[in-house]
Amino acid sequence: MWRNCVRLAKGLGRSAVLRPDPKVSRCGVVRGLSPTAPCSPTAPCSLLWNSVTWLSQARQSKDYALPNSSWSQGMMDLYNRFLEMCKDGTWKRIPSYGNSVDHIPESLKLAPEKEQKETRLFSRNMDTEGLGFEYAMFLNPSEKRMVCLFQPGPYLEGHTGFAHGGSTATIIDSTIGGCAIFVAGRVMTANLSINYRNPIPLGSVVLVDSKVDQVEGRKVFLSCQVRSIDGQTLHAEATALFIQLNSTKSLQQQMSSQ
Ligand SMILES: CCCCCCCC(=O)SCCNC(=O)CCNC(=O)[C@H](O)C(C)(C)COP(=O)(O)OP(=O)(O)OC[C@H]1O[C@@H](n2cnc3c(N)ncnc32)[C@H](O)[C@@H]1OP(=O)(O)O
Repeated sequence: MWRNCVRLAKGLGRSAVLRPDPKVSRCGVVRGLSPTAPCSPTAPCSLLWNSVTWLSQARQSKDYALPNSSWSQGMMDLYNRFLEMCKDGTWKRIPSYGNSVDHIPESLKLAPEKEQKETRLFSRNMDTEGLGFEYAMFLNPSEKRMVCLFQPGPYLEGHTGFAHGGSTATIIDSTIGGCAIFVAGRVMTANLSINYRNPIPLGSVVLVDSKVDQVEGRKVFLSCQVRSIDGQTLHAEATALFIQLNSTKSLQQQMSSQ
């Protein structure tokens, strides 16, 4: 599995260096796709997500996981490679909103959440693009795998020039969490164990690659690696346990019943 991940990262890295996609403008718009195409940047893979009523309210909100001018060429190239892989349905682009409540389907919301408007998702709490967490996630449902393209900005500094370990933990937790939500619906992190192997330079792009290893009742066990986009540098590896909060249908079940 991890060999495949590395191969993917290496392949993507090679492409990022050697083959900028001529169909893609600097702002990330893939030319030649109609607005209704399943993976256009304005509505990437949204057909599937909309069809399960997931994010029904969130569709009104700004999607932070779309390209912006702060994204480096490496980030853009990687993003576009994943968009390409969305075309046959293998991968799904995951939208990202400023409020965690927007990520919860209406049917799963608790009463207080319906009124909660003033909070901000920790990883989306900066209004200026490029300063903090720049990231976009893609889900591979059949592999129960979520990847996140992450470009840490200058306000995430820990040691000079490098991302703070807490920011790395945040992006791992969010990526792994998204993967756990896919298989188990509403979950919370019960345990997250991270080995930091190599510091992540600010402004670089890394691939956070997570997968579900096992589900035992309400317990979802996952693992994750954070690598440079050429796959050569292992920045961090993690394992996690998420606990399902209720018995509502998982997103996976909702998708398969469509
Ligand atoms: C869209 C944005 C996504 C972003 C994702 C971000 C995710 C987060 O940051 S979540 C925030 C951080 N997490 C928290 O604050 C959680 C705090 N903890 C809790 O609320 C609870 O302990 C909770 C919900 C995890 C589990 O409580 P509860 O539902 O009562 O389960 P509980 O009965 O204690 O345990 C269930 C099983 O899990 C096991 N378990 C629970 N916690 C742990 C743990 N830390 N380690 C190992 N096993 C555990 C129990 O032993 C039990 O096992 P078994 O069934 O075999 O006896």
